[in-house]
This record gives sequence, C-alpha cells and structure tokens, in this order.
Amino acid sequence: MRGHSLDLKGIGHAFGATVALDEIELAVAAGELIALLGPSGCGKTTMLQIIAGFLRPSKGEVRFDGARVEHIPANRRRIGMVFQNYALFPHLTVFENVAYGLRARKRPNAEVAAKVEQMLGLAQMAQFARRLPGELSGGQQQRVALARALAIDPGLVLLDEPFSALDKNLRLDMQIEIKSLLKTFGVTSIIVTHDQEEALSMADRIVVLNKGRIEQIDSPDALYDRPASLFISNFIGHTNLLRGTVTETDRVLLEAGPEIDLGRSAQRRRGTPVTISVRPENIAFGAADQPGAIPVTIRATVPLGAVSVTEGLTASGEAVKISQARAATTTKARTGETAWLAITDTSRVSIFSTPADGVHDHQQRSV
Ligand SMILES: Nc1ncnc2c1ncn2[C@@H]1O[C@H](COP(=O)(O)OP(=O)(O)OP(=O)(O)O)[C@@H](O)[C@H]1O
Repeated sequence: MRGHSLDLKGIGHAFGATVALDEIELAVAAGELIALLGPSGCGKTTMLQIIAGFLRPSKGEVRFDGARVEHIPANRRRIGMVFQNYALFPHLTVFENVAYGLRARKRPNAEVAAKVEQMLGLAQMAQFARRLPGELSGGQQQRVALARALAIDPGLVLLDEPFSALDKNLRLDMQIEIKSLLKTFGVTSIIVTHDQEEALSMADRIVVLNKGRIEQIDSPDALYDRPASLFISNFIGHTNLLRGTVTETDRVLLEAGPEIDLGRSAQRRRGTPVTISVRPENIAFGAADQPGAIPVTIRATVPLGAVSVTEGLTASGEAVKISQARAATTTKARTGETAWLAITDTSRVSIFSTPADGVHDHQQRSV
C-alpha cells in the first residue's frame, strides 16, 4: 500500500501563553522521508503529536491524501510510531510485539503469522522471534520497533529521535538500514531529530524549525550550500562566521583584515554591516601577499579521521576553522604561529545582514 501524502495548512499551537507552533505550512509527498530538525523547544514534538493525532492543533488543518483528519483519533489514522526508547512490551516476545497492532485489529491468526514473519525477515530479526525485548541489543530492539510499526501497513511512519539511545558507531548503520527499509516500503515517513547529521543522512527533505516557525524546507544539499538564514548556515554543518562591511557592490571589508572580492553582488548598500559564512572546507592556507588572505594566529590542529581541522584566531577575535584532507602534503601549522587563510571558492560564501543583536546569538548550537 502506498504512503499518504500529508499537508499541514496554517497550523498553530499554543500551550497557554507559550506559542509552540506558528503558521506552519508543509506539503509532504507520498513516499517522502522528511526530517524535522531544530534546537530544543522549537516545536518538533508538538508538530509530531499533531500529525499523529495525540494533540489537536489550536489552528489550521491536517490533511492525509487531501482529506482533513483533525477529528480522527490517533488509533484510527493508519500511523506507525517508532520512539527513542523503543517502547516494546517487555513481557511479550519479539513475535508478539510485532503482531500486536494486527491482533488489536482482529486479523485472523494465519494472516498475523504471515505478516509478522515477513516483517521480521525484512528487519533481519527472524531468528529472534521467540526472544523477549530484554534479551536484545539496542539496535535489535529498534529493528523490532520498526517491524511493529510497519506491520499494520501504515500510511505514515513517525519516528521520534529513534537513534538517540544507540551508541554512535551503531547509529550510522541503523540510519542506513532503516532508511532503506522505509524506502523499500514506499511509506511516507517523518523523523524528528535534533541531530543535524542524522537529518542530513536520512531525509529527502529537511524542515528546519526555529522558535515554532519553519525557517527553511529544502534538500540536505541545498540547506548546506544555500542556507536561507544565518541561523541555518550555522545550524547545518560547521561554518565560519566573519563580520564585515560592504564597500563596493561586490566587495566586503572584513573586520579580520582584508577586503574580499565576492565575485558577485552583495545585494546590499555600501556601508551595510554583513556577516559572511564560509565552510571550513572552502578555506585553505595561503600566502601573506595573496589578495584577500586573512591573517590568523594558529590555536590548534585536530586530526579527525579523513580530515584535519585547524583553528586560527583573527585579529578581530573571530575563530576560523579550516578543514584539509589528511595527506602527506597537508600543511602543518603550529600553535602560536601566524598563518594566512584564503577563501578558495567565493561562489560558496553566503552573505547575511548582521543582525541587530549581533551574530553571537546565532553561533549557539543547541545540540
Ligand atoms: N504540555 C505542554 N505544556 C506547556 N508547554 C509545553 C508543553 N509541551 C511543550 N511545551 C512548550 O512548547 C514549546 C515546544 O515544545 P516541543 O516539545 O514541541 O519542542 P521540541 O522541539 O520537541 O523540543 P525537544 O527537542 O527538547 O524535545 C516549548 O517551549 C515547550 O516548553
């Protein structure tokens, strides 16, 4: 069975005086995998509960396949749920856990057995059918939870921080496995996470929420390469934020020292305070006489597997990270030395107006 399409139109929700969600507009296509991403308290759980039917929105419409569902209770919405703590029934075997939703729907025994076997096979858990949840690892429990969610042929699967109880090494494997299962099924899925790497690796599109509003909806690549706001540029991936002032149509004088040529219009008037965002992989070590080279004092270098990250401090007190592939030719910079950094590709630099409250607020990462 195909997944539902989902539409949220003008959704707003308040808990007393706290506005948890405001003016939410979202259209999810059947079979799409969407991540809801944002810092703590931005409204992710509230949105998930409204979609699931556990919470009735103060305002707006929820539509499955075009039909309004606000009046339909959670247990009649054909939704599969996967939670962070698995929420398996501890006294039931793996088989009975997966069978639970089918039995609740009074399906005949033969159908239940066939469906459970199919689900356990897909989740690679067939050999554990007789075990109790307590006799399984975290990853195995999460596979059972997913098999249980999929057994009822849901139109929509909602996953609430499904990997946060797993250790980091297992997480990537599980993300790939679960994404592949959801895609094989063709079910529409919404995953709530505060972990941007998880959102980037799992989702077709990511909805970034900030203070109850949608800040941007885009593919992982578009969010990374073309962030719509300073908040997004800093929240998705690592970036360097450098303050400056527009001097010519296409030039910015950085507080860190040099004037840089953007190669395109800054689209702001001369004298406008701006903050540019440059990813660490778009900065390289340069020479002192190179136009646009930024002088820094090296703080430290940390090897991170395939790349090595060096941080320098500009004269204006801004920290700049530079990421280099680790190889014999990698430039080694020692702590305390002066080095010059050059932006390698100005087309990948994002420009934002410096907010009145300064960039400091936007540098906080609440993950
Ligand atoms: N039952 C409630 N009563 C009052 N306020 C609530 C309630 N549930 C959530 N809120 C508030 O609504 C806002 C959004 O909360 P929500 O749980 O949706 O955020 P979240 O993005 O899921 O956060 P987290 O990542 O910490 O789980 C927060 O300000 C929160 O304090």
